[in-house]
Amino acid sequence: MASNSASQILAITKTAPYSKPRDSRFLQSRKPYLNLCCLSQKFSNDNALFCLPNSKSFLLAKELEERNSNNHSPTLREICQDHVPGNVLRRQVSAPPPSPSTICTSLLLEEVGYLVPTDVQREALPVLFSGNDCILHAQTGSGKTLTYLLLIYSQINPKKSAVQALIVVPTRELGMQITKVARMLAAARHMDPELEQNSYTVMALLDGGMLRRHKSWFKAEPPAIVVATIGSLSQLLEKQIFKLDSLRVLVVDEVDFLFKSSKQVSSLRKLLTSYSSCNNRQTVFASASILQHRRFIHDCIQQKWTKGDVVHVHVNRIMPMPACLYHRFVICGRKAKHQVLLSLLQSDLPESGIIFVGEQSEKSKKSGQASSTTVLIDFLRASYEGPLDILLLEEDMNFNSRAASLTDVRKGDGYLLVSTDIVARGIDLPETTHIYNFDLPKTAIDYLHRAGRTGRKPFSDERYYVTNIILAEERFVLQRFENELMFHCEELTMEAQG
Ligand SMILES: Nc1ncnc2c1ncn2[C@@H]1O[C@H](COP(=O)(O)OP(=O)(O)OP(=O)(O)O)[C@@H](O)[C@H]1O
Repeated sequence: MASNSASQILAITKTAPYSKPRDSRFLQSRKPYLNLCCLSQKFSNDNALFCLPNSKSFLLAKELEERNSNNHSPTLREICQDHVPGNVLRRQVSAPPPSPSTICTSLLLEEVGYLVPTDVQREALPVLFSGNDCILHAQTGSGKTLTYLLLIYSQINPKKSAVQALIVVPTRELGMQITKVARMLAAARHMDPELEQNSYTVMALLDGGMLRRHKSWFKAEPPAIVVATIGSLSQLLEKQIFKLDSLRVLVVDEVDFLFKSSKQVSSLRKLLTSYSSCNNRQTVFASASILQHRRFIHDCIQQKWTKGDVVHVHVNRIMPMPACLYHRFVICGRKAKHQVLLSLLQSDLPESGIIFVGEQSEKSKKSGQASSTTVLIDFLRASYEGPLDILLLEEDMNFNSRAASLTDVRKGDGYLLVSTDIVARGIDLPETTHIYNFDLPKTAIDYLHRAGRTGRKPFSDERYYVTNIILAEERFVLQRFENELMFHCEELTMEAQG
């Protein structure tokens, strides 16, 4: 045990391996430690006791000590618990002190290894905790999910049996991922015996799910948090299976994508204005790409999607893509593309990679042609001799096969995922070291989101690679993306380019 009387930091170590965030079962098994953390919190907010799983806790405690003594920027927990020196914003609006649930959640974050806030968390959390609506506009992989989930856990009342927070997402895959993180955070209630008696349930109301089962769930005990795709959500709202009267927080993730989608935009507008009112809720819009954001903010206020004092938190405004990404391109003939990809895989030796392929046109589908993804998968299965699993994920697969692919990807053995843009938005696979654009994306924004599937370890100083395999006549398209997104793409020359 190590202690330091000045900063009042204690570390108790255990031999169990330290790791990244885990699921709620792991956290439940760590309940005694979490309770202890909570107890220390109850005795005094200034004296924190950290019970961490192994010798890394000494390092963590040491880092905290140094932060305390050197007046470093605040930790994530300090921001959540309003221990930030000079946090003028919150004092100005005299927001209520942090709830027990916020305290537990922030302790849990530290317990699972989230110590330092990312830029967007440092900038946005005080704004959100002070009650403002917010547009979270920050690079891919910058930690926007945790930012809005922390707001949600600070706002919901576990004693209330009603839907209090709603997160709208564009795809089932992203919804499942966010549900998992939300459920992980819900485990924080085990840190406070009072909270523990009341559950924070998180429902995934996603396309391809069993709506009948969801209906019974709503009737029996409405969940506190719902993560939903707009199609399934609208069906249940129209049938009045549940209402949004008690909604405290509404989050629309990948907001620009949803507003751009002709299928989803009218339901989204209805949700923002007819099914709930911006005056009764806190509204958060998140994305790494909000084109014409001034216009968007104007619309938000004008259309009453948000309150008039909505805050635009825009992080890294002059650099839309993470600096850790290294962009390259190879020019080759159409027929040589497969072979070039294979050579790249052999020379790059990615730990894990995603290969983006364009979607098959309706015309090509009707004429019975095999899709580019199928042709590429068959080629890789026949010729790739490396250690990575070759997996496929595309819209045309059924929901079960899509889920199975993502489960396999997350097993952690290393993967080469061949996919269309379905995984380009929001999907968090931090092990991905390489992105290959086998086909160029249609727009610069699509490029930004595809590229952003790598470089997703906020404090890592590793380099990640985005490689474009292009035809000579596509060079000007890539150049346009470079100008628009302000990045430089280096040419790779290879043998066998055909
Ligand atoms: N404070 C933190 N410390 C360490 N890791 C963090 C922190 N906050 C978030 N992360 C991790 O960073 C990764 C990216 O976070 P997240 O998925 O929220 O990114 P995002 O901003 O939503 O990206 P996108 O725009 O692509 O959806 C996740 O693996 C998450 O666990």
